[in-house]
Amino acid sequence: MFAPGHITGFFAICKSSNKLKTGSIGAGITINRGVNIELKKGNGDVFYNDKKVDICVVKKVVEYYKEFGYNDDYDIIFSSDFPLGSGLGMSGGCALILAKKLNETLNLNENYVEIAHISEVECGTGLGDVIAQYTKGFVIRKAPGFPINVEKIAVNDDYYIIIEIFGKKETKEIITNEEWIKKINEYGERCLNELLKNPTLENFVNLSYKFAVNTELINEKILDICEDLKFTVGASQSMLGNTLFCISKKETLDDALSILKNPIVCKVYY
Ligand SMILES: Nc1ncnc2c1ncn2[C@@H]1O[C@H](COP(=O)(O)OP(=O)(O)O)[C@@H](O)[C@H]1O
Ligand SMILES: CC(C)(COP(=O)(O)O)[C@@H](O)C(=O)O
Repeated sequence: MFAPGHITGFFAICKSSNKLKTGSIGAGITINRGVNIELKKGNGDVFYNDKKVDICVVKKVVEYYKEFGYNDDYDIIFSSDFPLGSGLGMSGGCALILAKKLNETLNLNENYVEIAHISEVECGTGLGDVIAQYTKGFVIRKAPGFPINVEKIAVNDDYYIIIEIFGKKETKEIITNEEWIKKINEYGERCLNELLKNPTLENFVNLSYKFAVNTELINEKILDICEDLKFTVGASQSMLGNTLFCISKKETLDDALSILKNPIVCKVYY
């Protein structure tokens, strides 16, 4: 079972006393690399790329399924193309496929998307990834949480999404900090209104770049490389990580790859 990575280009944070209505508005793209899951009879240990880990959302999802009779008698094994904390939605992806896998394994029909979303919100590790990863594609989130209110924008298959990860960033530190929330919400709402007027990948990546610069979330190294990649459709920083993403057509792909040291080439995942 697979969950795609999710690149958030820009977002705004929407808090509610109802966790189902807490989330984010904004826009992002899911990609054809992400995270897979396997369950093996065991004692509830969690592994991510062969390392034993402690992931808040995984613990939360397990807690919810224990209420439905799960005995925590499986080891949970994730294998991913991306490290945790790189702003590519791996916490949300782990939550989504674990909840779905437990539904399947325990022959349950629980609303696994809601359970995964609430788990992310409770952990402070995500707000809109789960909904975007469930929807798939180029996804504009027009309202936070549930009921799901998104626009899924059709794009042709000519685009490549190039990723380079420069380090980690703890999502929780940003989305629980009032100063960051103020800047994120001011620019995130503006970008969403602009994208809805012209919902194209070109406009998306350029608005994402403006968001990253205006919120001061972008790091200097990624800023410099974005300038060097101006000959492509565009480049920006994936939120919330220290990860560059570039959207390129085939004719500029080789030149873009020559600028990057450890590029990961992806396609939009539907
Ligand atoms: N080695 C690790 N590196 C980064 N996060 C880790 C690691 N091990 C466990 N975690 C947990 O994984 C989650 C990462 O969430 P987040 O920062 O949103 O990542 P992502 O951007 O990949 O969704 C956090 O709960 C963090 O505590
Ligand atoms: C941007 C973020 C709040 C976090 O994304 P990540 O760092 O990938 O967990 C995401 O959940 C969103 O609402 O768009």
